[in-house]
Amino acid sequence: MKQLGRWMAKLLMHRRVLLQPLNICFDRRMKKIFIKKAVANNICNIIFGERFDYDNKQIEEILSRLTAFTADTTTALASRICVLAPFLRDIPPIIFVYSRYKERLSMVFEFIKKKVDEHKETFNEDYLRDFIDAFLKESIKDNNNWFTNDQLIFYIRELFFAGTETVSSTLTWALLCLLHYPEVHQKLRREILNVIGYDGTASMTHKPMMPYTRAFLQEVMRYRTLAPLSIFHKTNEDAELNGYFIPKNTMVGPNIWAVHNDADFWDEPEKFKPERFIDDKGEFVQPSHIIPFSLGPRACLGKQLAKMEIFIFLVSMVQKFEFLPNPDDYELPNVEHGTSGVAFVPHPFRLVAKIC
Ligand code: HEM
Repeated sequence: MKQLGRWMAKLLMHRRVLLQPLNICFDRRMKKIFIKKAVANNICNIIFGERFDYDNKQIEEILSRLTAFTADTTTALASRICVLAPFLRDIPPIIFVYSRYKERLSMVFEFIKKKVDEHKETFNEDYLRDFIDAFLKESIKDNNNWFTNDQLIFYIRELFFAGTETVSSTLTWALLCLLHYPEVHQKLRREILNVIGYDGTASMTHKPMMPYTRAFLQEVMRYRTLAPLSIFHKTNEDAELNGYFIPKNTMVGPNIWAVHNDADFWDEPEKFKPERFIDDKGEFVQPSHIIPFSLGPRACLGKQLAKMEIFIFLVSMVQKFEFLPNPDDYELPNVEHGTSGVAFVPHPFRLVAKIC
């Protein structure tokens, strides 16, 4: 996490950002998506053992394609249809959307394959550098043909995709909420400065001392649920749930959005209220019906990493900056609506990051 702190400091000290409205979200050409690049670097460090400079064109292109994939409603709809009814994959216009999706991702696959080949050439089983090396070591003693090259490439793609868009979009929703609720912004900043001061480096040891920050982040993840319909699964045996019989091999999709907006659990679920997670003593509370990472054995693999990243990035940003609306915009960017693709992500917007 020290490394993460250093990347964050580099990001924050990027002076040019301070002089002009920051394009915090993505645009089609991905000009200045510092947050996404910083988050992607964390996962790249784990998988490839390296990070990429912010002006690296190749990683910029990969992130751009990734964004086009996750934020594109048509692609998301087509891929969900294909999951539910794979035979529709060959029917126009699904076939068109599906082939466009495959074409967009082919360059990402090429990049991953190249990295895997480079690792194979320099592999030393006594010195494991990253996830790829760890996988290669397992593949040597694998008698079941589980640790195959195809499997490795698939894992890397999943980790890279799941680990980048999710965290950066959550942070982007958080910044958007700060623009809409300046009083929340001030309260958050006061707590952060009280606990770590202006020059301290955010770390996970600070988290228990920051009930309001935790409440804020939890409310962001409830209010703007990132994976509203989670990932679809298939039952591998007959099951019964609340009196309903679900036969083996049924496709099931959990509705996380419904849990996060159930009026039986939440007071005014449509409103953004971090205070709902603070009790009478000012302590943070964690109700069981907040499940942004889903539940069960197939719940999000990156939950702990995601929670760490989101906390450290947000605290570091709010510690140093006040986030203000872009003065050239007539109205605040919309926090009610986003793009519902594979994930629910905010529309592109700009803001001003004012150094404090
Ligand atoms: C705010 C951040 C994140 C959210 C809200 C989130 C949410 C989710 C959800 C809802 C699922 C589906 C679980 C299910 O199938 O029941 C999932 C799966 C997964 N997530 Fe995340 N995720 C986040 C960050 C990450 C990160 C940083 C990583 C990578 C390091 C990651 C890796 C994965 C993987 C590999 C799966 C598939 C797990 C499996 O099928 O067994 N996620 N995530």
